[in-house]
Amino acid sequence: MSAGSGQEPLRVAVLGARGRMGRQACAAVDAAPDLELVAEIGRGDRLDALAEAGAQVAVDLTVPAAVMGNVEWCLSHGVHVVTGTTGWTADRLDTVRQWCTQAPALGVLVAPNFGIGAVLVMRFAQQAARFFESVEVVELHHPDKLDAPSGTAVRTAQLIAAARAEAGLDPVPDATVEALEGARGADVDGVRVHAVRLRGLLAHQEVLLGGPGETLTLRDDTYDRASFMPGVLVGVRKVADHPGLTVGLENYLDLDGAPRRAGD
Ligand SMILES: NC(=O)c1ccc[n+]([C@@H]2O[C@H](COP(=O)([O-])OP(=O)(O)OC[C@H]3O[C@@H](n4cnc5c(N)ncnc54)[C@H](O)[C@@H]3O)[C@@H](O)[C@H]2O)c1
Ligand SMILES: O=C(O)C1=N[C@H](C(=O)O)CCC1
Repeated sequence: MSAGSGQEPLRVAVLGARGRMGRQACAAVDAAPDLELVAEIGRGDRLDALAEAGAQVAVDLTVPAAVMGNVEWCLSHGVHVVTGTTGWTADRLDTVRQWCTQAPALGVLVAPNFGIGAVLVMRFAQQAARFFESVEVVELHHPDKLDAPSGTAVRTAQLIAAARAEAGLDPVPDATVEALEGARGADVDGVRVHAVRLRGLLAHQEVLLGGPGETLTLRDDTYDRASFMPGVLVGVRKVADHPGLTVGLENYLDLDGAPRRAGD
């Protein structure tokens, strides 16, 4: 199959191919004329199948317990990685950075969220953070989600905390003494993060900012995993142009570029 520009299609494997995200990612890659889906790897399948199929990029949508092993395998077999799997800590990211030094031509994209709405909420929260004394993050997800807080919420809180620190803000005021442990949520770099799990939801997030006499609420709602697929494809197409570890899809996007119509 040709990419339409005379180039060979990029050969893509999906890890976690039978999961909720993986199934949609396989369909999205399969439907893209410039990409070729060469391997669909599920739990228990041999990763060697990926090399045998000549995959150039692996999309990992598995589980926190599997993602590190998959990234290490890909980097040691010459395969770029795009992953939306959660469970990232500073230590895990440092380990991947270290592996990347052994494979300097390869790129790894860790994308806490592939949805443009969520990426923009993170950006807007970063921009707003220095103007408000108080801030909290509430994430709301389907109850089959394995982890809490969500990777997106952790990243959002970290970005807010960094923006507050850069602006020299005091800690978020909070005189509360918890009567029940957990009532005030988790503390991510000084920002409270609350996780709701509710049947009927898919993936949602609110950033609540408050100052004297006013609040600002930033909210993103994902109703269908289709919303993640354009971001997955951006990652797949651009990862080879970004050697080393990149955290956040925003680094592959021109969020500050000239206005364009949606879909252009
Ligand atoms: N970044 C984003 O935009 C985004 C969006 C949705 C979900 N996620 C994250 O992506 C991950 C997957 O989400 P999901 O809802 O599809 O979960 P899921 O449980 O439906 O799918 C995970 C799949 O991975 C498989 N798996 C486990 N270990 C494996 C291994 N070693 N090799 C290959 N496959 C393996 C499981 O059998 C399962 O089929 C989660 O961490 C989730 O939080 C990220
Ligand atoms: O459904 C999930 O699981 C999601 N996980 C990501 C996260 O933890 O931030 C992105 C949203 C959906």
